[in-house]
Amino acid sequence: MSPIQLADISDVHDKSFDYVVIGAGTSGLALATRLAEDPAISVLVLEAGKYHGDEPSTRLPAMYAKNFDNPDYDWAFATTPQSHADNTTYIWHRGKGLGGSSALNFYVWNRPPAVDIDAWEKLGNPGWNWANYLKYSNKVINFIPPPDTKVTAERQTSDPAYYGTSGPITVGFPNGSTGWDVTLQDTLNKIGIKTITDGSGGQGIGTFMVTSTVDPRTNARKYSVDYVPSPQPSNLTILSLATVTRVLLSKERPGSDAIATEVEFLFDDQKKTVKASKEVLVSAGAIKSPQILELSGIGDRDILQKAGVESIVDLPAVGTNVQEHLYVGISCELNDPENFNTLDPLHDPEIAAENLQLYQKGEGLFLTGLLNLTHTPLSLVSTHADAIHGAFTEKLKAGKYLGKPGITEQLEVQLDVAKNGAETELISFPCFLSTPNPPEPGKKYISLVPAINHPFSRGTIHIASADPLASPAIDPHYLEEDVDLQTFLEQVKFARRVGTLAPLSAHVGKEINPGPDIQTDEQLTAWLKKNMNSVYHTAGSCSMLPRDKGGVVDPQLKVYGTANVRVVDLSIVPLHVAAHTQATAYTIAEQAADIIKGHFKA
Ligand SMILES: Cc1cc2nc3c(=O)[nH]c(=O)nc-3n(C[C@H](O)[C@H](O)[C@H](O)COP(=O)(O)OP(=O)(O)OC[C@H]3O[C@@H](n4cnc5c(N)ncnc54)[C@H](O)[C@@H]3O)c2cc1C
Repeated sequence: MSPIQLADISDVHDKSFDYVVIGAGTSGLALATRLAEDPAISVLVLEAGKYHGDEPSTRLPAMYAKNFDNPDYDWAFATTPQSHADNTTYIWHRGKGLGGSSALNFYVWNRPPAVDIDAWEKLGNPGWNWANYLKYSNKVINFIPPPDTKVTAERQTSDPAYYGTSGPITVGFPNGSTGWDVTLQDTLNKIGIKTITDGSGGQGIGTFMVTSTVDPRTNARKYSVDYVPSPQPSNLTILSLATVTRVLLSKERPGSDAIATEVEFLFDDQKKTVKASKEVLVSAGAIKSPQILELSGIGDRDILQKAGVESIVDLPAVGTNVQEHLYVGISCELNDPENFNTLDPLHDPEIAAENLQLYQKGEGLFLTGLLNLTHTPLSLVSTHADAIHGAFTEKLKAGKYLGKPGITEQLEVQLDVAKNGAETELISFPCFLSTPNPPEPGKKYISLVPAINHPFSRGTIHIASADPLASPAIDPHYLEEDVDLQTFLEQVKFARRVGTLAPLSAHVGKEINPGPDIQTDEQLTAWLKKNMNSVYHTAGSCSMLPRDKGGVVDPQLKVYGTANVRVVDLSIVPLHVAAHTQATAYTIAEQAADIIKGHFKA
């Protein structure tokens, strides 16, 4: 892949482009590239971070968390102290630089169940359904099927109907695996959880081997920079190190839609501007997109006033309806480490150096990937599912949510999706992934990681000041709804139980986290609150919903009250999905590109 040609500030400042895209992340670069396929239009992308190209820390597989907290790669946001989780503050890692979070993520590529996407349409968004999702997500990918030996021995099965083969993002199964995933599936089969051929075909319930965005031919990560063709089209201009501060809006008369005319950004600490002759497309991710809208005067008037920002479009839903997946790691020593490949030995610099040599030959531990996911309704993992859902249903019926526009309807749809769909996830992680007790050097671990897919709590992300360089206040309201805590607890108990069941149990040794001392619900709850974390899948902060039901954007992704501002990234997801989210971020960009080009029919 030849490198992206970055623009010079003199190519951008005071110039005019048809479309100005804010953020060169997962959705942003995909969107910009598709728009620039029409040579008659000019597209500019402004990105706050750098271009990391083919740097090993970005391209290599098994680089989980390698660039965390490095400000060149990671925004490393912090939440506000969470009042329902012992006032714990959680760090939300997010990719910074060309590629955004697609350059920092954990490579998993999977689609949500069809019902999760069809729920978006049900909530008032014509055209946002499974059929279109499948069509557009197939445009994203180039699937490389595994060799037959891997299909039979490692159950790397897939249904070709669900895989595009000409998109820019190569998807395939990892070449290296731990060796326990088939045994894990056998264990789950024994307790009624079926192995399914393909976890990305919309069916979604069962245990399955999952693909990733590591190209199995080169063992290198594919990320959104790979959308940009080579040679780069001359009508696609990309400026890095350009932090957007706001969109400049004007109104022809009071009461008319606001029109975006320019985008203001900081470059080398200097304020610069660029004109947008057609539209401004905000793709800064679910944390920064609502911040940029609010800094531009679009949002809840009271919040803007407190922060010292003039209100231009009173749109109270901006930065609300925030939904985030949560995980917690359970790690155990392996009884027979010699039989398994985990990433733990890579902590030893000598072993890591040896494996880097092996990687150049397409061998070694760096190829070991995350391979197995399990999605189930809560009822498949807990006998308390009916009671847990019943309590929440009563709360809904009691009208607790009356007064919050659209929320009761949304939660009812969600309850249905959760009860019958993939409410729970169990991730089989290829090394130690848990806290607070640390791993021991020289040992190998299995981590079973439960995650909640459909949290009922709703958070907020709002500006706290007019300073564009300050982080917004991120308050996910973790565990505010008791249903989330109860669901999570049941999942943790289930994951611990799986480790004690044959045939997996033969390999699972001492539990390190939460550890044998933590047994009662009270102890587990306390451990959970301190040690759970974000899966970095934030959605909903600029939800696509009818305006009177808490919407920020309409089904064309146009921000209400504006003539030419759209949001195109994961923030538009109105109801969270049971999947890792990069596939969805890319797919939203593909559908948006067709909408903007006028090629889309609902
Ligand atoms: C650590 C981690 C692990 C993950 N693991 C997985 C996984 O294994 N599988 C999976 O499917 N998903 C995973 N995800 C989630 C997935 O990667 C994201 O949901 C998805 O990439 C989000 O895409 P986006 O376009 O909405 O935002 P992003 O890709 O985050 O893009 C936003 C872009 O906007 C830029 N930006 C922000 N503010 C400004 C500004 N003011 N001016 C200019 N530019 C700005 C950012 O720098 C960034 O480049 C993970 C995410 C993280 C962070």
